[in-house]
Amino acid sequence: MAAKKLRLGLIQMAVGDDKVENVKRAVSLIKRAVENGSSLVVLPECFNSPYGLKHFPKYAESIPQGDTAKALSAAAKENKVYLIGGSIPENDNGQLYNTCTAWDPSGDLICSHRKVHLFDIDIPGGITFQESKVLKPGKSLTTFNIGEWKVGLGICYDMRFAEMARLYSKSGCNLLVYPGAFNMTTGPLHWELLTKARAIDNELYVAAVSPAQDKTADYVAFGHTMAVDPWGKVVSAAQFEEDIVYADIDLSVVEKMRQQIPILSQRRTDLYDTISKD
Ligand SMILES: O=C(O)CCC(=O)C(=O)O
Repeated sequence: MAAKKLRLGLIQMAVGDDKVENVKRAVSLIKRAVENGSSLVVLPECFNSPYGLKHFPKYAESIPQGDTAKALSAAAKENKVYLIGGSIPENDNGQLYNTCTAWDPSGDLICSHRKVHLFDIDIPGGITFQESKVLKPGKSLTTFNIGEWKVGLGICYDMRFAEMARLYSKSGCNLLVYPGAFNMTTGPLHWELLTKARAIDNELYVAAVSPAQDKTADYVAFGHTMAVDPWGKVVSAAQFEEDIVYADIDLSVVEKMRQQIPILSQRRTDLYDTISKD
């Protein structure tokens, strides 16, 4: 594919209790995504473990020494593909994080992003979740380049924070990727809307990648993996079941929209600004 174009392969994977099986499944789906032409493959949030506080300590691994990271490195290398490894619970000397890794086609780790905004919410009769009981938050924003593409990484709840996405667009990002596992309370209302909002706010592509829905799990992920273009149009999307969403994205769509509706250069920084303290 030309440098201005990428085919995303967004893997809406069915995640179960068996870590080894989860990783094996991820590796075989990565291969399938590449066979179908993907140049950047993305896994969902928490793909080697069920999503839940009680699971994180048990499934956590170190990065890049752990078995899951090694499998991702090998999969990127064997398939010669850029790979965003969704997220896994990371154990760094006893501190746990929710961490996304990015790998290049030689299997080298490009960067890792620790979820910056922990998912602490309380909706009585809906969902209560307190990631901060078990996890520590990351302390930095994370970007990497694929040719002319600059990718900004966030994990799930990070998607709710418009300032973070704005900082990414200010730093030159044209694609934001959020592995995420919204739930059956907030997912139907907010998942698609937030994906579109971040895209339109910043005039870039956004990919949001969920595990498949499993009604028998303690935490039921919403699914609906999708890629949205800078206009807020859904390029392609999944429903609830395991699937791979393919999205052909084109840098000229970003460039053209930014010329036609130049909000990024029309910001009144004399009145307001979004600044990084990274
Ligand atoms: O923001 C939400 O509604 C869901 C967030 C979430 O599930 C997460 O951060 O893992």
